[in-house]
Amino acid sequence: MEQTEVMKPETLDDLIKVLHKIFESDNINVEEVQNIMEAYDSNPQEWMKFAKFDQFRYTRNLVDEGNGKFNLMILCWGEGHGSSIHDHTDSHCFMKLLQGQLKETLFEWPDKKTCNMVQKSQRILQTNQCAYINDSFGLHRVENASHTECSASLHLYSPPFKTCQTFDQRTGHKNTVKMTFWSKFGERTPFVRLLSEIDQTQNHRCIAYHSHIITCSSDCNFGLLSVNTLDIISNR
Ligand SMILES: N[C@@H](CS(=O)O)C(=O)O
Ligand SMILES: [Fe+2]
Repeated sequence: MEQTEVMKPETLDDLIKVLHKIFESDNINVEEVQNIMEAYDSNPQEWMKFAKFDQFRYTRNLVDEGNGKFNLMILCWGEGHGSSIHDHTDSHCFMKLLQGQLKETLFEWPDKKTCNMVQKSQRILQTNQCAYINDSFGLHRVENASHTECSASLHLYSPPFKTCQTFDQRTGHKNTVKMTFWSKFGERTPFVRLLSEIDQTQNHRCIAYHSHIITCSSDCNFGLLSVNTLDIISNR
């Protein structure tokens, strides 16, 4: 496949420009995108304005909408924060570490007969490394295992998606969850927007969604919870 000349993006803006160029084409060379993202040397001064942390959960902060071809976002992981096991809705998913480390655990898609989720592999991603996953690789869970350091990662999803499936590690039970942004272009997403995104068609006790895919307690089959009490609305 034809490859745009691999050059080192000197800044985050540079990286975004190169990504726009690459994604003009409908044929994406995964290795090329991974190499370009890895070549950018993370400079916190360039991405700090997007990195908004929450005390309790990881946050998703939109950086660029990639002309509709991709979504680029910075995920901020406080100490011990993690996602629940999830898929990527048939999209490409690139994940570059901007700061700290993240543990990625890969799982097989659950078998209809077996209940528990089968773990395939586990690795620690280091600063500046860029991982890639799509649904053909399986499912994953990402965690900042550190008790003292926070982490930040730059994620590119193409095509962009707004929902995904989460899986209960013990039962393999899945839920479709809506994913939202904690901030967009450096501005905290207003709460009214979150409310407008509530999917009331689903018969869930937890009908309001937030910007997280988080680990739920074993008896929770909602796939998603938020610590912001305004976000959790009971329909009982
Ligand atoms: N795919 C997850 C982050 S991660 O755990 O890979 C998300 O977009 O929220
Ligand atoms: Fe993911």
